[in-house]
Amino acid sequence: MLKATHHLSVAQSSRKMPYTLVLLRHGQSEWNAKDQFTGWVDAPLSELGRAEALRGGELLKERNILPDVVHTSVLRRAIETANISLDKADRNWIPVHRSWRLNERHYGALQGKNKAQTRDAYGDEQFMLWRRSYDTPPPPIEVNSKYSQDKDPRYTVLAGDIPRTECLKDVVQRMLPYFHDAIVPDLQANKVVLVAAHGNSLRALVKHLDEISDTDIAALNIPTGIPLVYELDEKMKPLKRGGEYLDPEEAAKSAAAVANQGKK
Ligand SMILES: O=C(O)[C@@H](CO)OP(=O)(O)O
Repeated sequence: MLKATHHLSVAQSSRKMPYTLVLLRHGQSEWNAKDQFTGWVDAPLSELGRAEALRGGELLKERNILPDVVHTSVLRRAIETANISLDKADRNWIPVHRSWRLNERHYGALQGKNKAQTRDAYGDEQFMLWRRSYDTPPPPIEVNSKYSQDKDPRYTVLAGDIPRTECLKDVVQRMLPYFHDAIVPDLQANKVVLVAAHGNSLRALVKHLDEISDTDIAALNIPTGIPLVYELDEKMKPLKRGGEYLDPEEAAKSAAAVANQGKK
């Protein structure tokens, strides 16, 4: 009898719609605070970043949007953000999956460089091309550079095939298989899914969900630490284009600040 009831509830729940996907960019990192290109460098959260992550968790709790499973990159700023937010929302016990495919865009030879200085040295046009164009990657990082991840054990799964630079198009290509293979099955199982990741890996995901053109995606910036909630239909299409930020005013301010990085 118990078993039958269980089966019924699973069958019913598998038809539940819409699916809930929560995107959370990590809080401010120490390198964001210093206006440095970060990419795959493992910068920790700043004090402000930890406070943003806490607020993110509070917003989830206030709105009763409680993740059943979390997917993060393998970078500590996303991991810490997920831990802090989920702890605040009393969901620190949920299953966790991590993948390099959710990592920030690899910033090539720009990793470690100051954004304002780079803009001064190369001019506004080149700076924005590297930062926001869809298919122009920055110059590649040198092997064994101080800011490369060649010896980092978390990338042994890549068997030496670590990116040396990436444009947003590259991020879309390496992130989407993870979305389809790991995230979509969780959504289809009616789990509220939290993805804790990065400015550019989340831009790649939002581009896919909202079907934003290669040109228009340049103007989209993701704020730090504010949950962005998408309700998705059975084809994984958003019911509302752009989803919903749980603190829209703060999200607009913070996204504008991201857009202006590198300007004095
Ligand atoms: O430095 C980076 O890795 C990213 C995110 O912080 O920067 P940008 O917003 O300039 O792409």
